[in-house]
Amino acid sequence: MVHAFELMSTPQKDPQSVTPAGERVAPLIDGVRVRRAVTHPDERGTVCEVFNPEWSFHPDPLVYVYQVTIRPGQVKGWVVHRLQDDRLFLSQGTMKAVLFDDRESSPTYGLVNEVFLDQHNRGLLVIPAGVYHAIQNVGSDDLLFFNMPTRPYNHTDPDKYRLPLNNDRIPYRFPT
Ligand SMILES: Cc1cn([C@H]2C[C@H](O)[C@@H](COP(=O)(O)OP(=O)(O)O[C@H]3O[C@@H](C)C(=O)[C@@H](O)[C@H]3O)O2)c(=O)[nH]c1=O
Repeated sequence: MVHAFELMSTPQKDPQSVTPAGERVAPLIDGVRVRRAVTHPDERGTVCEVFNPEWSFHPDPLVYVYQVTIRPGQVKGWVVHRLQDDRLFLSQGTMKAVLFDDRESSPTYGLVNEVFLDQHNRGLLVIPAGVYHAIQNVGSDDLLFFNMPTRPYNHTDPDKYRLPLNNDRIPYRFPT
């Protein structure tokens, strides 16, 4: 994404981007949620909890898990589901998740979000059905994340619809 200040010749003052507690101030698409994970390091390695129903972070149970890798610089998407919510957990690498709210009944219809997660700031990201998403590896090593969708994958009839990265529906362009 090209930042506004990169296009201007007069200096622009930074607006607030995060609260003192570190929470982003930009509005999220309705139903999109991020839960920051805690990684416990010690001299042997680390431990990081991925998903716990006790967090009540999402009402639906854990029914299916798969892992995804993305090679440096590559983008997977745009994808949208009609039936399932995605619940992504970033494990390794640096992820840029771009989301577009395509639900006409949504209070945030048309809104675009960029959500960044990396192995130093892991998290759980909920992407509701009807929200387009494209995931880019903006790091230098393979990106690894887990998806725990609210429905198992239907191999004979996938709940997955795609648009090309450049299309006339989603007002976002990935830098080339
Ligand atoms: C999702 C999935 C795919 N597959 C198969 C189908 C296909 O032959 C191969 C690759 O699948 P796909 O092309 O759907 O995978 P891909 O396009 O890499 O899908 C990914 O896209 C990004 C944007 C995401 O959000 C991820 O959750 C994931 O769905 O793996 C399974 O066997 N089980 C599964 O659960």
